[in-house]
Amino acid sequence: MPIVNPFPGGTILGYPRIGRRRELKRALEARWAGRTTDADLEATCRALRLATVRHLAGLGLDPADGSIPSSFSPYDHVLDAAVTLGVVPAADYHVAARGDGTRPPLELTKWFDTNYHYLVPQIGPHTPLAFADDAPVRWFAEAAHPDDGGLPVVTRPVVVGPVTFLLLAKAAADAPAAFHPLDRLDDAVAAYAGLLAALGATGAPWVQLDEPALVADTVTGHLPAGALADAVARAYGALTAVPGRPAILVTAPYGDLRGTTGDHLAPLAATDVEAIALDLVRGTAPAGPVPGLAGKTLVAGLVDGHNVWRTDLARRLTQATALGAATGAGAVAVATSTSLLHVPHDADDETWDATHGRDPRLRDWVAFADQKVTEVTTLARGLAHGPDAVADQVAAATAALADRARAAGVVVPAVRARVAALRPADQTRAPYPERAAAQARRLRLPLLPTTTIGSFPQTREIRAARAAWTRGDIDDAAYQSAMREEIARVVTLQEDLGLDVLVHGEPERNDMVQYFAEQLDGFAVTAHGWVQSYGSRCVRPPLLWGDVTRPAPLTVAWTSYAQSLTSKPVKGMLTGPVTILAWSFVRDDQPLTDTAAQVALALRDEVTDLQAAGTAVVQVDEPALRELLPLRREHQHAYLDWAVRAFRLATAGADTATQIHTHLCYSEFGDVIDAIDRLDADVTSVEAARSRMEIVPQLDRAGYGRGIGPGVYDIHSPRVPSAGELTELLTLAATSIDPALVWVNPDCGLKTRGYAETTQSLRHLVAAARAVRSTLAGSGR
Ligand SMILES: Nc1nc2c(c(=O)[nH]1)N[C@@H](CNc1ccc(C(=O)N[C@@H](CCC(=O)N[C@@H](CCC(=O)N[C@@H](CCC(=O)O)C(=O)O)C(=O)O)C(=O)O)cc1)CN2
Ligand code: MET
Ligand SMILES: [Zn+2]
Repeated sequence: MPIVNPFPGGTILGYPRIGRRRELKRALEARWAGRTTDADLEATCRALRLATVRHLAGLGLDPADGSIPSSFSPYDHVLDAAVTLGVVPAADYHVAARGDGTRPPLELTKWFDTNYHYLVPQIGPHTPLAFADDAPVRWFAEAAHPDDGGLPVVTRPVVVGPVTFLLLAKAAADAPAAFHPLDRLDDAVAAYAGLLAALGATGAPWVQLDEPALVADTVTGHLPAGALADAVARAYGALTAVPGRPAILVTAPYGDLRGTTGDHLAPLAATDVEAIALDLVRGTAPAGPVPGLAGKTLVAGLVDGHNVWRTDLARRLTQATALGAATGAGAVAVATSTSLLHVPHDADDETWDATHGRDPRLRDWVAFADQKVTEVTTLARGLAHGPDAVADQVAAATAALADRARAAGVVVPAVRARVAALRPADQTRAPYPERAAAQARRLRLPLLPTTTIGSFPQTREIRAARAAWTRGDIDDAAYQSAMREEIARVVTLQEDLGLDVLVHGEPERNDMVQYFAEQLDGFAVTAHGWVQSYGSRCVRPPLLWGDVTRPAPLTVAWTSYAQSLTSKPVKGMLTGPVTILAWSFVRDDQPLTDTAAQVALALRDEVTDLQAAGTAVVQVDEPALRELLPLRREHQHAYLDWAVRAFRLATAGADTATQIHTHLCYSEFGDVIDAIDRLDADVTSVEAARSRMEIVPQLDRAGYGRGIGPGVYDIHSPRVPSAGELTELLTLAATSIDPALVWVNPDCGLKTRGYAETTQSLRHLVAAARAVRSTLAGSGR
């Protein structure tokens, strides 16, 4: 029963919020620093919201029918939902995000398999849960009835859906063990019902409820069979019954609603929601008619919201045209697969020229957020009026893709040959006991050796020097000497503090991935391609477009310089292959495992060069190991296999007496414990302070018998931990496993911290290590 397509001009699931020039970052940081008021911050946010929806209208999305999402957030959209639902009082918004003197911030964790981080709401049996704040209603009204004389825009408010909200929340600390936030579904649904009624009363024709949890076994895997389908049926059964509500679009970005652990499309399609958005980039369309879809609009996520490569319009138009008949959907609308939150604003913000590390050919191969909106409107026109209506645009996309496929650098035969010649021995080091003995003889470290994760505070002076160098205001020599001075300062500080394994502090790195991408062939970097990582923090993910080679050593000069200043060992510091892939926009024309092997080989050469220069300890960071874990269980094994292989390829060139460290953070390690073991690193540092060393016995049970550095304090907050508290945590670690395996370090790098708190915290860390050492010595261990 065909119905009318509600979004005939196409739609997108969300748009970047940080601002084209990071206006939101600057406004937030100015507010936190006390330089501005709440009213100033709100004025910037409001201006950003209006400018964004009007900009989207300018790009061709319909300003009158709810095609333009209202997807703004001042800090995080999960926190926003928590405020809307009364879980966090509106007045505590910034405390929940950042903490204050007494209250810690909410926990920050990965949003599905992306480099975006959300704040984790805590919900117990008695946590307030009722419609409490009408920001989505106000934002709708402000755009629909602007008081500035500008273009009115009828937006589609976007809110995290009830099932996903509760599944992402964690049980409050004082909740009974059997409690799960999903137990509060009825209360949550009542709160959403209040929101929907208010939106309807303000005239919103549509609301978008995001339910990515429905594609992720990593989030739902613990639920009993049928629980999720039941939750979907209850939630959307109740919400569709709200009188006067807007039409409901439920989205399921980042993957497939159907997997071996269950079909979550069927229960959703059985409800009376008006539209369902499927991610047809990561997931696939149902091959046959889906009961219930006949009266609904299938919002087809055909344009990749999570990567930057130009869409194959010919292929996607053919697919769009066939979707209605194939799935039995009542109407088909064209959309992005996910929010555009994960991609930069506009490819035209960049100058594409080789001297800036941006091969001009790339401009035609990519689509950033604004280009993606145009791809959506083009496909929508083609779907409505036939391929002839968009023949020129389709032909241009096809030509660009063909150009990309045959361009020099995309396939480099020598790289292919090196990967093809790899043998299992290339991933294998000497047995651990042999390595441990050789390293102990070489390094002569005390029991419970102290170290840091690599970066020291990135001060304003460091950033300013780099900005000046990038602008050409200072020359290479001046920049180098500024960084060397910084390294010397950091080495002296660490010697004064009495740390055992030193680092150079990473001042020369703008970012732990971008820095490497700037030096490797096969990558391009951007100057303005900022993407929000969390709150006000942004990254510029590099574009990994071609076969990867290392034209020259990457880090050896800095590490050697630091080592020349001290007799203590200085740890070389590299970013691992999986993390380089996870935090880049990776070519989509070959399997990730092949790309990972190329990056791994470039790093392998760096490890052996560091070693040849006398470096005795090399850390290869893999903080994103857990991030790339596929959301569906059936794909996880294959991923972990190639991820482990890539890490081992990168590190197995190290001699027996060279100590390989790795570092993991932002992780729920449970799912990857076995893979951590298979990395075969000599020492692994992990985030552990917030979970009170939970990981230590977990690793022990898994039979992990190598060095382990459970982070003893959380670096995400400026709070200085006391020596007593660190002693207690360290004692916990050193008594639950063999103390000979335990290292002492913070949770993660210190680059976002200031020097005052860093120095004090590290002083306490060294004191704690010394205290526990002498206790252990006294007890004869
Ligand atoms: N890629 C990546 N993903 C990650 C992490 C990470 O380190 N890297 N860590 C985890 C948490 N995520 C994080 C993401 C970003 C930052 C962060 O600190 N970002 C910085 C930007 C870092 C950077 O690229 N710095 C550049 C550019 C800095 C800059 O903004 N410069 C000014 C000019 C500065 C001046 O004149 O003083 C400008 O361009 O306007 C540099 O140092 O060169 C920020 O938002 O402020 C921290 C953690 C997980 N994901
Ligand atoms: C996000 S993991 C960070 C590891 C890096 N070596 C640092 O210390 O900053
Ligand atoms: Zn880390």
